[in-house]
Amino acid sequence: MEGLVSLKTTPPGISFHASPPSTTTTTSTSARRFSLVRRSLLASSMGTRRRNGVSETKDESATVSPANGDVETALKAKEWEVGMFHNEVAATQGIRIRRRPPTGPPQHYVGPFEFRIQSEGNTPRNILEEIIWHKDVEVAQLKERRPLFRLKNALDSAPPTKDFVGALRAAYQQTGLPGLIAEVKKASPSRGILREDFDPVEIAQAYEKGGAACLSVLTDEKYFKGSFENLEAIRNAGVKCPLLCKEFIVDAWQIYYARTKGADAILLIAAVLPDLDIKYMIKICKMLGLATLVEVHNEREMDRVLGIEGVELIGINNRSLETFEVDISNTKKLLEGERGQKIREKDIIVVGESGLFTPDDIAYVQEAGVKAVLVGESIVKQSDPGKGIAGLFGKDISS
Ligand SMILES: O=C(O)c1ccccc1NCC(=O)[C@H](O)[C@H](O)COP(=O)(O)O
Repeated sequence: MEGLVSLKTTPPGISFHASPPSTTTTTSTSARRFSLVRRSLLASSMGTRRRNGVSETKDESATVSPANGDVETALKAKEWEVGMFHNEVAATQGIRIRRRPPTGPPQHYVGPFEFRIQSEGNTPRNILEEIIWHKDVEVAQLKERRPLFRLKNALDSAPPTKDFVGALRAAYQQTGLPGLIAEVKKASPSRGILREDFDPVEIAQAYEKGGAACLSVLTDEKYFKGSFENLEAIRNAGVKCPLLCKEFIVDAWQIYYARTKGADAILLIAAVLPDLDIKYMIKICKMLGLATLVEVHNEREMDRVLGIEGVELIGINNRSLETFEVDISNTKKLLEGERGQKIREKDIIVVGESGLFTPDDIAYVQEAGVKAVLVGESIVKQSDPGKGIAGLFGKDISS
């Protein structure tokens, strides 16, 4: 339902932005077009071009040149096209999260007036969608300031990546318990502030001492009060655990950026990213030596992800991002029957995520088939987060 929410005078100098023209293209045509545009855009971002049907890889610095206005304009036009078709393609895969508001942001400027008109097309349906819309704008601004070719030096001098998947496998083999990915998280939309005296490096070191196999570091500032500085500080403090950059990835640029800040793994959320994005992002990660944790919430997402080649780690999130309700039986449900069988055949490690507080919770998800767990709240809130790990597992897992 539409309604005029507010009307106020805009400061001088604000211009009127016309909405992009609506499209009458059919879904299958747009899906095809999306795929072509996407492929060429990702090829550009990876420094690959095709000549006579053969892929060639060239120096990234030569791919996007600031001096070449035509290339930049063409890239922007492609990005705009991709954005236009993204929601349609995603919907065909059951993805309800829209990449950006289909009818544009709620503000409309007419002369000196700013209208705020709320409608289904410009109001996020849930917190995840709100985060994604915000992230889309944030990343566009970051990219504008530091385009890919400018990340090249930082990429070249980044320390070698650590083996995230290997660390989880080793922990499982050594302890007979799920390998722990301990989360460095100050706050979350569902729980608010989790810890006031938040020192990311101290927490990371305590986790490592307490037996964590890997760490997950929230980098989103607005909703989780995290940062890339935290990730970098933990990496530079000599923490040996491999690091997951816990970010809402919507653009390949973020993967390169995460790598420059010391990430060893990134998160890809199937509720947000269509299959083709996941597929190409996994390829980019492999090229950069990063692991990918592909997160699912339901059977449909699990089936999509099981159809994607190269997936090594699947996270089952027990938290509904629409209602925030946590139900650890979600992990069991998604690992039953043929799905569990397929996972075992492919030797994929499943990570149980969210809502794990007690040794019984750990035993329950392990029984369901997980070989790793991602835990934040229950350990970060303890005065000694390292000792919190012993409480979570019911025993000291640090040796
Ligand atoms: O936790 C939230 O409120 C949330 C909201 C929107 C998107 C993601 C969200 N959480 C991220 C996570 O999945 C958790 O940080 C992670 O699984 C650890 O969960 P927990 O052990 O329950 O802190």
